[in-house]
Amino acid sequence: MSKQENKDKLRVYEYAKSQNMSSKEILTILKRLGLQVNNHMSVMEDHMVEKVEGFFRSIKENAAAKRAQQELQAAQQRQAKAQEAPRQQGAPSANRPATVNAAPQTNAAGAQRRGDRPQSGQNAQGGGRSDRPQAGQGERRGDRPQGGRNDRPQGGRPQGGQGDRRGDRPQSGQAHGGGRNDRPQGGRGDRPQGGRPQGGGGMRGGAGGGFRGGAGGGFRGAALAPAAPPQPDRKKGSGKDKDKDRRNKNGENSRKFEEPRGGFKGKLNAGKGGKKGQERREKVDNTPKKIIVRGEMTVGELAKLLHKDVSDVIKKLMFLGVLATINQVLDLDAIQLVAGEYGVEVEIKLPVDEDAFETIEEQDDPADLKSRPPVVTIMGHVDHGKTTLLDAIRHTNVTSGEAGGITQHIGAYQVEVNGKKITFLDTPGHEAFTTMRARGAQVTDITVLVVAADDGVMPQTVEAINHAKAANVPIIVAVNKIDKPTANPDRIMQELTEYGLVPEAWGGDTIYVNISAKMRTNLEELLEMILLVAEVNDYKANPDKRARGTVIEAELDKGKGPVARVLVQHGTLHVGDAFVAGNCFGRVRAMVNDRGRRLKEAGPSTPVEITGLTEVPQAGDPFMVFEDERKARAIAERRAAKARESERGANARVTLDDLYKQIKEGEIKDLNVIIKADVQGSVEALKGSLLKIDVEGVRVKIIHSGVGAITESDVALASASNAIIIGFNVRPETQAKATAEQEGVDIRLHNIIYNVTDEIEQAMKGMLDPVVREVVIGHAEVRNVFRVSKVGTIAGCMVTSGKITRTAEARLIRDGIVVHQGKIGSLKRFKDDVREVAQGYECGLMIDGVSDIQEGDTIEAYVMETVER
Ligand SMILES: Nc1nc2c(ncn2[C@@H]2O[C@H](COP(=O)(O)OP(=O)(O)OP(=O)(O)O)[C@@H](O)[C@H]2O)c(=O)[nH]1
Repeated sequence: MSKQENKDKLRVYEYAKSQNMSSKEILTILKRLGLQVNNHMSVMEDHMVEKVEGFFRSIKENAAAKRAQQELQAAQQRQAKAQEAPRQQGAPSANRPATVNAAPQTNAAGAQRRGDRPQSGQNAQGGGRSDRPQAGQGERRGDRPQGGRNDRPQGGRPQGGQGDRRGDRPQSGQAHGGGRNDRPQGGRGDRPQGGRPQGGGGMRGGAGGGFRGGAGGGFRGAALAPAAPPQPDRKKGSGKDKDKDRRNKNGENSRKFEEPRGGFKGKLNAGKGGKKGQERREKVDNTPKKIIVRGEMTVGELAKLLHKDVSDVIKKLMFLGVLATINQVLDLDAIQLVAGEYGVEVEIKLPVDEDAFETIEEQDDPADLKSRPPVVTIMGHVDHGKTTLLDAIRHTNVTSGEAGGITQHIGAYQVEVNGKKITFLDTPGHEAFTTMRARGAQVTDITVLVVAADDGVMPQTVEAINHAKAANVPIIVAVNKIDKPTANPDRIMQELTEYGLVPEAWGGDTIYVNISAKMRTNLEELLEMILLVAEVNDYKANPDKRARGTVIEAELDKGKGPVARVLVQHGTLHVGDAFVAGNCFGRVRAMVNDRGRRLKEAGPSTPVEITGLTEVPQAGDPFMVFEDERKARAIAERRAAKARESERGANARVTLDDLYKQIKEGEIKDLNVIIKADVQGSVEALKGSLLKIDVEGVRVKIIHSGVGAITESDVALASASNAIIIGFNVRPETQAKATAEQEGVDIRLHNIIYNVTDEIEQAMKGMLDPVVREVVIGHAEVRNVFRVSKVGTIAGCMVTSGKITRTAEARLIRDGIVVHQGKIGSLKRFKDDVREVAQGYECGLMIDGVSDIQEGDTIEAYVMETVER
């Protein structure tokens, strides 16, 4: 791979930068376009760029088309308005304005009349509500159907009702007859009133004319029509005195009556004003230049933020192919797209969950980023010379100023070549690398794959390649031991070509360096190649912020207490900084580098050993500095509690037992598998049969395969890649088994190929037999031991956690080691047999077949449970 070629490759982050966008945005778009890439470092092939640009183009075209359409619509509307305006001006009284103006007048007239005459007041009273609109509308109704809406209730009902009521009362003796007569008439008269203007007139006619007796009813009808001369009726009214009494009431009522009228008017005006305001708003473009988004929001909320009508936003969404309602929640992508349509910039400020600080993505201003040394891991097969190479590099390239310092093992070290630093993680092997990746920490920038020229590609070589590929880390091949007469570097190249590591000389892009770690041959060249890859990838970090990094190693030192070796990845770490490392916290008391020199501060890519922790964190734990120790403590405590909880909870790793559930829930599309078998033939046969399994919705993906026992490294890879391990005629190494249990990695051991494929297929279809799993229910501490002849050994215990039940199985643990196992034979409290004893209570128990019980032993009770799928 030449420098030029490397430079020619366009990475996602570079492309994002060129588009003034974030890598995340480009990754999202790529995903949408069905172009799967791993991360911001992935190479963007030409076709990808084309597709993304096509996407941008189509959005822009869409937007332009929409804008054009909207402009056209707006122009048409303006034209229509302009044409309508003179027409409206020409006939205002006939239309709306007349209505609005007439209302108060008529009402006033009505009120006055009511003031004059009780009946009308009564009517007003009864129909206060109705009067309001009724007022001018009596006439207007004739003009516009709109009036009818207001009139309808008031017109007929109160009137008729009053007629009746009045008829019942002495006051309306004359109304009595009229009441009866009125009713139908009023009803008849009123109702049409609603629809027709003449209704009011008809009423009036009714009142003033044929239905004198129905004065009340008729009068009310008159009240609706100010022009009606109601005097004759009034004079006639027999309940005049009572009417007088009512006058006061009417006075009050009329006031009451007027209020709503005013309110109504006010509302009308407000409506008018509102409309005017709207028109004004349309003219003034108050679209914000930029909005701050703190997460998903509804269409309504977004419209408000953008100062746009909801309908407008919905329209935009429709153009973008999203059918949304006002309450629909929009994700960040959709928000950005809509805002983009309005030319509004979006700043996303997601609320930060400081507890999960490793997930915080800090966006640095490109101007603040400075080059940092690359972090290199050396991997390769056993005895191919990793340690020798690490030592050779370390000793030949001691940073000048630090020469003579006592080298310290701090999990990593730095060397300086041509004035540039390189950081090496000095834990050879794959564990460090993959363990960290399994814990979500990506610390390595470059992998140096050591292959002994006299040995060739071996299982761990392949494993290393797979690890590096899975982590998407560039590989430099160091063909070692070329000093040996049997060395055959060309053969190595050839073999590695099969694994996609094609040398530059053969048209590929993998750098090969022939070295001799022992003779220190070509080490400079190797280091220069590392620097070249680093230069091409331009590793950068912002040193001017609080430090973040990863714990490479940690231990409890007898003299210093808990120590952690940390690789600072961002920012600068200072002595005195309060920090959280995994679920532990502390304050940097002292800091030393790999040369044993005390440091006051450490910038990006610097490995340091720190003291000042309260507990020992784990390798791969994330590390971050916080404002003060109190905050660091609180965060560490919450993280520890959460970790305990999730440990208790379901295991997130894929297992065949819950595979079907995970497939159904859409969590899994690929079943990652690692195959280990006794001979290469079996590996190939298994691969072939597994890849043939055809179950809808899920594929088998073999991420690694090899010959030999299942190693810790296999488990680490499985854990990092959420894979299951299939062992064919092989067994896991002891440590691998333990790690698998701890990490929840599913290992399936078989010796018949058909069984393997059958099991996986069944698991994919959700048809595996129920699984029985052990569940620890409690612990008890042995406080006394009684040996009773013919009965056996009775342990006098205190239940320290959970409970002990009569039917449980028990393990006897001494100094952390299980010494015996058996069913609980008897369980007593005092002299009574009991079914269970809870935490905090004493009990006496026996374990079947176990007599070797000692004070201080722990009894762990467990039951076997069928696991639900
Ligand atoms: N001739 C020769 N021998 C080498 C070279 N590099 C390493 N060796 C020898 O190869 C053997 C293994 O080297 P190590 O560096 O221990 O190999 P490793 O890969 O670290 O091995 P593990 O730590 O066991 O995984 C040692 O005896 C080294 O001296 C080399 O360049 N030339």
